[in-house]
Formats: sequence, structure tokens, C-alpha cells
Amino acid sequence: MSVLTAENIGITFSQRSHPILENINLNLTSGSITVILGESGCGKTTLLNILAGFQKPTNGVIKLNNVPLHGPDETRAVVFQEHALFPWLNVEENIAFSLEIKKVPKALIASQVERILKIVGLSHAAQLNIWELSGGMKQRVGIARALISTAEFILLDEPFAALDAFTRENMQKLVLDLWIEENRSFFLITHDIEEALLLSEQLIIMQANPGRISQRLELNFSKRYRNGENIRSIKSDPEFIELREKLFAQLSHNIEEGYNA
Ligand SMILES: Nc1ncnc2c1ncn2[C@@H]1O[C@H](COP(=O)(O)OP(=O)(O)OP(=O)(O)O)[C@@H](O)[C@H]1O
Repeated sequence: MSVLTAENIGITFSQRSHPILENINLNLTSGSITVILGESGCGKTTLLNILAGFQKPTNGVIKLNNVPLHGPDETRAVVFQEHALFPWLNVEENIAFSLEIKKVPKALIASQVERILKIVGLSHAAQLNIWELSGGMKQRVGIARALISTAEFILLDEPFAALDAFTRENMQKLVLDLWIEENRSFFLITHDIEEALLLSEQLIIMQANPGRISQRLELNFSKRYRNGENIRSIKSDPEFIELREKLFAQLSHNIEEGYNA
């Protein structure tokens, strides 16, 4: 089992006097699903960039199985909020791109792409151009590109922010299905309290100025989905609603405190 660890992560940007992140400690184990929830500007994307190896922290270290990591590598793949797809390539070419670069044999690429298209429900759209896709389909291509890699850790930065409520719930279902079927670790940033509650085994709540972890919750709503309960039934459960309202009140209090600071 692999573990990606953030140890005492802090970062201060040179043009700012105060730290953006301070003393962040995290453990992501393979097969787990972790969600980060926090107000705008508390440093969620910065933390994801540090975990991905795109950004170097000022303090602390990212480790994989206790070995320090010093940049991006094949163990971590990122799905961005903006789909970051290549508009001049069609759906299957976008998904195949990273394998083409590595000069993987054509037949192997074709079978991998076919497998991943099936997993994300896009087999019918393999030949479509990117501009012919809906927002949800584009985000499926983004996820497919991460899944075709061998990355054990899939890091998703607010992947569904731009989607309507129905498509969003469809995508939440896709993430849960992938988590159940693929033995990988998912780390997802969201602003959406319902999404955070539904998708996380480990829910990390962050506060701003400096960005820090204010709370960690172990939740079982995702496990209830794994055990066969449907998403609407979970989201309308009184326990879910009570926790949603509690977190809403808590986060709005944090934001008001931030305004008054
Ligand atoms: N490279 C950088 N240089 C200077 N400041 C930066 C840099 N990257 C991020 N910041 C600042 O760090 C803070 C945290 O930004 P970040 O995007 O990580 O927050 P966030 O919680 O993801 O926000 P949102 O939810 O709005 O996307 C912001 O004030 C941002 O302006």
C-alpha cells in the first residue's frame, strides 16, 4: 500500500508578508478518497500544486512511502477545473496523448484508450472534437487522461465547479464508481459542502490567513454508496442534512471572521 504524505507544509510567496499555508499535515493512502473544503483563497489549489510537485513549499516535505519527492512524476496525475484539453485533438487523441509521447506501442495505446473510454462512459464520443462536447463530457475526458496514466494518486482541483446540478451529481457518481473500481487514491478540492460530504472518507476543512487545517472528519457516506445505497437517498438522509447545515454555518462563520479580521 502506498502513502503520500504532506509533512509540516508551509509556503510564503515572496511578494506577500504572511504565509499562505502553514503547518499542513496530511496522509493519503492508496484506495482512499479525501476531500478538501474551505473558503476561497485559503490555499487549496496551492496545496494541491505542492502535492502534485508543481510548486515547491517553503517549509516541509512531500513524501511517497517515506521517500521525499522533489517534483511531478508518474505517481500523481492532476485533473484541472478548466479541462486543459488540446482543442486540435479529438477525444481519443486527447486521452492517448501522454502514451503517444512515451512511444507506447500503438496497439497497446488503442486498447488502453478503449478501456478508459468505457470506464468514463465516452465510448460513443471517441471521434468527437473537443468543441462538440458538453461541459460534463469535457470533464470526463480530463478524468480519462488522468486514469490512463499509472498514477496511484489522482488529484482533482474543483473539477465540477462549472457544471449544472444534474451533470455534477453524475460526475460525483463517476468519482465514487472509480474509487470503488480502481485501487487508486482520490484527492479532491471543492467549494460544495454536499459534494464534500458525499465523496469523502477523510474530509479536511481549511481556514484562511494563514491557510491551515481546522478540522478533520471521518465520514461514511461514500461507504454507504459503496454498499449499494443511492446518492439521492444518502443526500436526503437527516444525518447528512444536519451535518451539511452544521458545516454551512461553520464555514460562513469562518468567512465572516475573515472579513472582520
Ligand atoms: N504564485 C503565487 N504568487 C503569489 N500569490 C499566490 C500564488 N499562488 C497563489 N497565491 C495566493 O495564495 C492564496 C491562495 O490561493 P489558492 O488559489 O491556493 O486558494 P484557493 O483556496 O484554491 O482559492 P479558490 O477556492 O478561490 O480557488 C491567494 O491569496 C492567492 O492570491
